[in-house]
Amino acid sequence: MKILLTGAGGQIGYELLQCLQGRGELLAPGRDRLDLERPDQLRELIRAWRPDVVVNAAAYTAVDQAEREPDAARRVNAAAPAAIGEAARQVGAAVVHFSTDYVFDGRKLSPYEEDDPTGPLNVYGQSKREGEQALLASGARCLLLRTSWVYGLRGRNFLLTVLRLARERDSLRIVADQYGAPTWSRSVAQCCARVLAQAERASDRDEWWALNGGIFHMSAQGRTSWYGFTRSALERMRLPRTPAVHPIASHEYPTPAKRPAYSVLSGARLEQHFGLRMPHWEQSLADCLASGAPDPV
Ligand SMILES: NC(=O)C1=CN([C@@H]2O[C@H](COP(=O)(O)OP(=O)(O)OC[C@H]3O[C@@H](n4cnc5c(N)ncnc54)[C@H](OP(=O)(O)O)[C@@H]3O)[C@@H](O)[C@H]2O)C=CC1
Ligand SMILES: Cc1cn([C@H]2C[C@H](O)[C@@H](COP(=O)(O)OP(=O)(O)O[C@H]3O[C@@H](C)C(=O)[C@@H](O)[C@H]3O)O2)c(=O)[nH]c1=O
Repeated sequence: MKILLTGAGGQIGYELLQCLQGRGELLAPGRDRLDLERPDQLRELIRAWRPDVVVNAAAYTAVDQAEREPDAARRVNAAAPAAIGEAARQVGAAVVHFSTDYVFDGRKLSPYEEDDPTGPLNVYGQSKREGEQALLASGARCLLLRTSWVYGLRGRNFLLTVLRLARERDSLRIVADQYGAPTWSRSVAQCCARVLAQAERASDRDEWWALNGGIFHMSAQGRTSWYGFTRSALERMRLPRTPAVHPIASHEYPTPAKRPAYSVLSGARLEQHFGLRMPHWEQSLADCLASGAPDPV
């Protein structure tokens, strides 16, 4: 299988690179060779290299910054997926794309299903929803994998931020009224690779994609708040000096972008279609912290 992977320097992209290496031909150009803000480059590369699958793990993920740079967020998160979809359809490639729990407004009180109405509260979520719609409308065979609260020991994420703050401060104030499922980048990549392996084994790949395309939720089991996630991480880290952690309300931590109060995603469709279940967030957090020393932030 020929795979074109974008965003291989990012959290999920890096883990995908590890999972997909050795699986046929893999091309993972950096931003210097493939800039998602240049749809012409994207189209040219896809038409020239003719991959079987484009895995798009690149995105504009700076949630607060996106409020100040809506055009940049839309170019990367909406226009680029549209160009990928168009070129992929022309060469018969399939597209695997990642999206977010922030497409929802957070007013639901039970896990979001794939077909629930969206209602993004911020520019990032809106741009990601536009990317989903563009891909679905492109006519390319595609899998849209929505995940949530992604962390790992490298890159930019909430876990590394609070570990840094824990070393610098005597106390932390963390919002306790936003609920979701923290998801290890590695478990997303491993689950995605298993889905791709099923596609590869299919005797009729066109039929497989026709039956299995669409939106799937792929985030950890269980739920917690950012406060609960912080407490659990710090308890497991056993730092020489653990700061006090104070639960606060969202309005006590004002941010440019509004975030959903509840964005837990149901994994039922993933299990029904592919027989795959993501690990519980507490198990993944333990595995992640045991997997090595965090990169200095
Ligand atoms: N992080 C999270 O909490 C969540 C993420 N997601 C989704 O998962 C996917 C992966 O996210 P994650 O791994 O966290 O992302 P990261 O922010 O860790 O990585 C994003 C990657 O995209 C690349 N990139 C950004 N802009 C461009 C561009 N113009 N041209 C080429 N490459 C570009 C970055 O390159 P460079 O290194 O050069 O900046 C980086 O490699 C995204 O679709 C995201 O929306 C979904 C839910 C939660
Ligand atoms: C650093 C910090 C953050 N917070 C709050 C702010 C915010 O409400 C919440 C999360 O903060 P962050 O800005 O780190 O996380 P955020 O950028 O909102 O994370 C999101 O990223 C995008 C890419 C996604 O797709 C989402 O699934 C989600 O993971 O924690 C505190 O309460 N105290 C703190 O000290």
